[in-house]
Amino acid sequence: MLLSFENLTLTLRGREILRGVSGQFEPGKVTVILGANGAGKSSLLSCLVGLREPQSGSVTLDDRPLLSLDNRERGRAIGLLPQRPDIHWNVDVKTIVGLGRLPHSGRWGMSAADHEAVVKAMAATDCTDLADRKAMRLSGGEQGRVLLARVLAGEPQWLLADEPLASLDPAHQFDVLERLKSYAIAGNGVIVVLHDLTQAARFADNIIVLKEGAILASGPREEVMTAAIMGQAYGVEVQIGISDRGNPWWFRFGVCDNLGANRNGHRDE
Ligand SMILES: Nc1ncnc2c1ncn2[C@@H]1O[C@H](COP(=O)(O)OP(=O)(O)OP(=O)(O)O)[C@@H](O)[C@H]1O
Repeated sequence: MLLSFENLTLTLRGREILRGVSGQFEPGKVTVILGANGAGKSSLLSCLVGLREPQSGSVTLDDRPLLSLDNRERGRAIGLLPQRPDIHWNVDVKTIVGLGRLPHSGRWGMSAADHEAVVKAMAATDCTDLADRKAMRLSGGEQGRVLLARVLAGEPQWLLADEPLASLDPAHQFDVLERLKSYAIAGNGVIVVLHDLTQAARFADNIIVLKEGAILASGPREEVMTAAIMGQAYGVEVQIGISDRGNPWWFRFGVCDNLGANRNGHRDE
């Protein structure tokens, strides 16, 4: 199943937020969306899940307009982990994760398969021990993991995550990225907004770079993560260290020391 967007234009309060952007995502791959604050990354995700209706253009799933799908069908196709997730409901963690099954469960409530998906999602996100805790009393990072479990429990064909690493400690950041990567390898599509370029370099198959509501670059990670493109995206000089295997492994921003003498550093003007 291909997820495509064609000529999307989104205007909010008279401001053009997305300016006729087009692209396509592949299942089985992780696509990372990069760009400076306000570039339009979350707005693009909102259009991709049908939370915002663009003024022009369309989002299609295998040539079917997304907005023609009913809510349950759309919920099974696409799951979103929103930016800055915050839980205000006074319910326990397993109930919140169970909400991810709503697009699947029948009128008689949750089936054995639904319960199994919830248990699996909680284990995958290290939330099993939190199952009976009140979600609103958890730390920010724990809440982030619970909400990721909720999305995973829905087993969507497309999983979209807006800055899923915010407020996670390094070990849980690693776990979440590994989990999302395995979800893609299992044949699903994964689209993630990240600000951490090192993590993006490790983790992305493809990258889309947004700048001021337009696509500055898109393609395989190694073609897009150049110092020239990253510098244009963020408006500062960028230096990139390349590993012995040829992968970018560190990024420095701003006017830096000349790293030309460093065997692993290069400047891509
Ligand atoms: N409801 C709204 N009304 C007006 N402008 C909005 C609205 N929502 C977002 N914007 C503007 O749209 C632009 C893009 O916002 P968006 O949240 O998509 O950016 P982003 O790339 O996700 O940024 P960040 O990295 O800061 O999360 C910003 O300039 C923002 O102020």
